[in-house]
Parts: sequence; structure tokens; C-alpha cells
Amino acid sequence: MEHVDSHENEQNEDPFYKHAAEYWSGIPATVDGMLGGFGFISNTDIQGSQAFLKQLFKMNEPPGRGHALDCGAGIGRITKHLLIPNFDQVDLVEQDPKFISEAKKYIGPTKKIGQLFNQGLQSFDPVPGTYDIIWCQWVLGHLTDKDFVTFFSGCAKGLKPNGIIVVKENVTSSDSIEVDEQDSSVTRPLNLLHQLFQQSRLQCIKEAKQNNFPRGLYSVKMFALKPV
Ligand SMILES: C[S@@+](CC[C@H](N)C(=O)[O-])C[C@H]1O[C@@H](n2cnc3c(N)ncnc32)[C@H](O)[C@@H]1O
Repeated sequence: MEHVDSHENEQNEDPFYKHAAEYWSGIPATVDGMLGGFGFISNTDIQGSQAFLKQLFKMNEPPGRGHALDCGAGIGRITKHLLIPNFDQVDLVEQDPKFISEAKKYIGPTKKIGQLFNQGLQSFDPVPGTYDIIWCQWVLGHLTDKDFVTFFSGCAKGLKPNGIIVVKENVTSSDSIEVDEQDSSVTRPLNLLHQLFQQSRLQCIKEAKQNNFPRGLYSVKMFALKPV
């Protein structure tokens, strides 16, 4: 399996990123840790994502099934259960070194893992023309709006022809941003996410709601994005 690319990152000195890194360093490298104690929703989440991906493969000019990137991958929950079954090769980018090393064990023996980037998304810039799918789930709240746009502008260039970026994130039911001081993240309203996609010069070609999550959680939306 792969090699790990580690990057010293001066942006981690930004208190917003530093605090998030400190928070995640205290979280166990388990599915329950990744999902804030809601490990039991993982299967439902993966089923919803698989159904969304299936719709993307059925489109005219579908994405290839070659190379995927899992962003904010944690221990590789999405890589293992969604991306490896659907793609030939998967790279991971994750800021926490402990999660990266657990990912190798959690994912288990496979020839499908490519590179493991131990890096924050705020400094990650994929090699142009590399990926069929870039999957970003439950991590974008850890980026400032400015870094969100820079990151996605880079991702747009990182896609192969017909490549797609998938975003799966919580959205607020209000029109305002909700701040979580504990893990140093924000939850954005739907209209702000669309504004940021536009600013990143990405067009939303499909949007769906994740069903069957327990009541009381944020609404979760999936977006398929293509460069304009
Ligand atoms: C809620 S977990 C989700 C993990 C995975 N996406 C999943 O759904 O199983 C958030 C993950 O994002 C990572 N993360 C937080 N800030 C990040 C950043 N700036 N860049 C990259 N990863 C980050 C955390 O270390 C953690 O692994």
C-alpha cells in the first residue's frame, strides 16, 4: 500500500485550524469517533451515497471509475465502504496523522490505495487532471469561506474529463451559519454553500437529501459539481 506525504503547514498556525487539529487529536480513531458518537448511522450514510453515485454513473458522460480522492478521510470509512468498491484506485487526504495510520489497518489489505496525504485541505492542491471523483464529506465546515473557494478551484483543475466533485455536508435549517466552538467548525446554510460553489466556478448538476437519518441531526445534502 501507498506512501504517506506529510506537509508542514503554516496555515495550521491559524487558530481556527490549530484548534480543529487539537480537537481531532483527542478523538478516537474509530467509526464512532469519525461520526461524533453516531457510528450507527454509517451504513445508512453509505447506502445513500452509493445510490447518489449510481445516479452519476448513469448520466450522459458519466465519470470514469479509475481514480478517486477521499477528502478529510479520517480513518477511511468512506474509502473502504464506498470508494474502493466503485473505483480502481483511491487516494486519501487527512490532516490528523493518527487517523492516517489507523486508515491502513481499518481499510485492510488492498492494492487499491494510492497516496495518503497527511495534510489540511486548506493547503492541498491536487495534481491537475488526476481524479474521476473527488469526495468531500463532513469536513468542509473546517474550512474558512476563502480557503473553501481556493480548495475547490484547485479540485476543479484536479479532475479528469467528465470528473465530478461530490460534497456531502450538514446544512442549517436557518439562513445563518452555525458555529461549533468545540471542534472549531461551521455549519453553513444551503444558499451559502451554493454561493461558494459558484465562486469556485463549479456548477451543481445534481442535489439530493440523505434520507433515514435519526431526527434531531442536521439535514444532510449531497451535491454533484462540475467545473463551469
Ligand atoms: C467528521 S470527520 C469525517 C471523516 C470522514 N469524512 C467520514 O465521513 O467518515 C471529519 C474529519 O475531517 C478531518 N479534518 C478536520 N479539519 C480538516 C482539514 N482542515 N483538512 C483536512 N481534514 C480535516 C478530521 O481530522 C476528521 O478526520
